[in-house]
Amino acid sequence: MAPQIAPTTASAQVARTAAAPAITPELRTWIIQQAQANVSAPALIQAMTTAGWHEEVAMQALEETLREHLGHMGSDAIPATDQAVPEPSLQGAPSRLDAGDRQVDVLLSLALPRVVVLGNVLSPQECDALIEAARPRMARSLTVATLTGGEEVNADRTSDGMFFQRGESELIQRIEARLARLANWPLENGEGLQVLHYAPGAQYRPHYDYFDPAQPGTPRILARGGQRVGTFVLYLNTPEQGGGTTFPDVGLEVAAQRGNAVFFSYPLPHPATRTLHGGAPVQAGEKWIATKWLREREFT
Ligand SMILES: O=C(O)CCC(=O)C(=O)O
Ligand SMILES: [Fe+2]
Repeated sequence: MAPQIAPTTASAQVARTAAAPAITPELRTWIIQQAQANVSAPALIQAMTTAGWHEEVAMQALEETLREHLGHMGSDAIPATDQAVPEPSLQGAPSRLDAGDRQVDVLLSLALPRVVVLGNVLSPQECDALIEAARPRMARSLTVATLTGGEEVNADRTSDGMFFQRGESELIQRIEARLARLANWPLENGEGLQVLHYAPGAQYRPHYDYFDPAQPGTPRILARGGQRVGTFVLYLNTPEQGGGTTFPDVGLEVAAQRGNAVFFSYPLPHPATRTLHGGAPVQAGEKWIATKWLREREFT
């Protein structure tokens, strides 16, 4: 695939793989043609990387070009909105964000993967109240089975968990409103808050939160609000040792500190987003988190 962007000379190849290659008019034209022929975003990125483009450059080119030219076509991969992904308001590098009923601290911001670490998202009382509301409803964690679209027990995820219904209590409503405001993303696009508990030794092996487009069960999952495009992991306690959230592609580990949260987003369901992440094994103590996944559209 991608003969239109094949290098014509050795120096063209070198230029393309240099640190900051430009997106050429030829590449833009080719992307538009392929998208009009209904080639999927992951297949396009695959074709571009095969032709010698860096994955992240390919993803950026795809996003920019499609957002400019195809917004009106309602592509599955690129939401037809001004704002393709949830994103905190970090213009001007503020040290704090207004979350409506609370001022939240900005602790770290990374471009690729898009990761923002926030402090003081929840009060200690809110953390405890979430744990106590979840405790009687905990069961071994399921993950979405992309083969069938149902749910399954997953050996990679040795935690216990439960889901709150969206808006099911005043506490849940308050937290959901805060997260929606922090991410600038409609509250209705959020899945119900999930609470997970890890005992000593438990972990969640590295994974992506988006649904694999190649799996047969994925269309059924996407019918309820499209792809996942962002995640908040809220830390409800501080494990004594271990239990951070890791991003192995970039060697980042976010420490689990009560009341803090890590936010990350992924405009495409593709590894080029570098959003591979996991819950590191808890080495001492236990770990409680709440996860909020954000969909492209209203989650029903
Ligand atoms: O336990 C963590 O830190 C990560 C949890 C996670 O990846 C998830 O809930 O999807
Ligand atoms: Fe995850």
